[in-house]
Amino acid sequence: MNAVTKSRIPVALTIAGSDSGGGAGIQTDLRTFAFHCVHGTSAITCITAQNTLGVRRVDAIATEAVVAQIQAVVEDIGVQAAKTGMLLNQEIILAVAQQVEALQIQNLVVDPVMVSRTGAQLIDDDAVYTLCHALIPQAAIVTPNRYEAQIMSGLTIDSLDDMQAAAQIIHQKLGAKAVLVKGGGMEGKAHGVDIWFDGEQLSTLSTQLIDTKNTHGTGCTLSAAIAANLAKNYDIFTAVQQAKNYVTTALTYSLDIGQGQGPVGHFFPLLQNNN
Ligand SMILES: Nc1ncnc2c1ncn2[C@@H]1O[C@H](COP(=O)(O)OP(=O)(O)OP(=O)(O)O)[C@@H](O)[C@H]1O
Ligand SMILES: Cc1ncc(CO)c(N)n1
Repeated sequence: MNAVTKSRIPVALTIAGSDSGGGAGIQTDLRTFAFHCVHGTSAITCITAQNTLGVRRVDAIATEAVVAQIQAVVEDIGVQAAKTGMLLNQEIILAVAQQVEALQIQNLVVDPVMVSRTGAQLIDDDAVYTLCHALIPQAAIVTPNRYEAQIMSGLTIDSLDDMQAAAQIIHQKLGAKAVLVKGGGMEGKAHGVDIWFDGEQLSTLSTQLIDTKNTHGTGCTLSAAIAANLAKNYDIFTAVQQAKNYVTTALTYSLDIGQGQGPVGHFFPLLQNNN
C-alpha cells in the first residue's frame, strides 16, 4: 500500500453569489483559488440565472443558511483569507459582517459589488450603507470599480486624478486598511489602470490594456486572486500587484463563448498540455 502524502495547503473562503454562466461569482472565485494552489471554500449568498448577456433572475439564500456555511467552514477547516462578492441585501451584509467579527476572519478582501461595470445599481441604498459601515471597516482591502468608488466617495470619477482623490477619501471615510479603485470602466488613459492607497502610499498599477470584449468576471477574479495571495501570506501590496498581473493574463486568454460578454480565462497554465 502506498503512503498517503499529507499536504498542508492554504485555505481561502469566498462569500458570494452563484453565476450560472460560470463567468463571475463563486464559480470564478473557486477556479481562481485553485489556479493559485489554494483550497477554496464557499458560502453562497444568492443564485443568479445569468449568462454572457446579463442577469435574468436573482434568488437570495436564507440569511441563516449563509451564516451556517461560514461557521461550518471556519470552525472546522479554518481560513487564512476570505473575500466577499455579491452579498445582495442588507440582512445578508449585516450577518456576514457579524460573522467576520465574531469568527475573527483575517485578511478580508471586500469586492463591494453594488454597481455593474455598465453603471446599473445592483443593491439598494440601505444595503450600500451597511456594506460601507459594517463590513468595509473590517477589510484588509476594498476594491471598488469606477461607479462603486463614486458612491463611496461622493465624487464624480472621470480621470486618474479623480480615482486618486476617491481612493484617499474612501480610505479616510470608511476605514478599510487599503483601497484599490479599479479602472476597467474608465475611458482613455485610465482604462485598465488601478489606483492603490493605504494611508501612506498612493500608487498607480498599470499593465498592458487587453483589447477584448470578453471581460466578464474581471473584478471577481482580481479580488479572489488577492485573497489567494493573502492566504499564501504575501504582503498586501505584493498580493495586489500579482493579482493585477494575473487578471491581465486571464484577459489575454478570455473565452469567446455566448453571444455577449464572455468571461476571462483561467486555464492558461494547462493549455500547452491540451493540444
Ligand atoms: N481591457 C482591460 N485590459 C486590462 N485590464 C483590464 C481591462 N478591463 C479591466 N481590467 C482590469 O480588471 C480588473 C477589474 O476591474 P473592473 O473595473 O473591470 O472591475 P469590475 O467592474 O468590478 O469587474 P466586473 O466586470 O467583474 O464586475 C482591474 O484590475 C482592471 O484594471
Ligand atoms: C454572481 C455574480 N457576482 C458578481 C458579479 C459582478 O461581476 C456578477 N455579475 N455575478
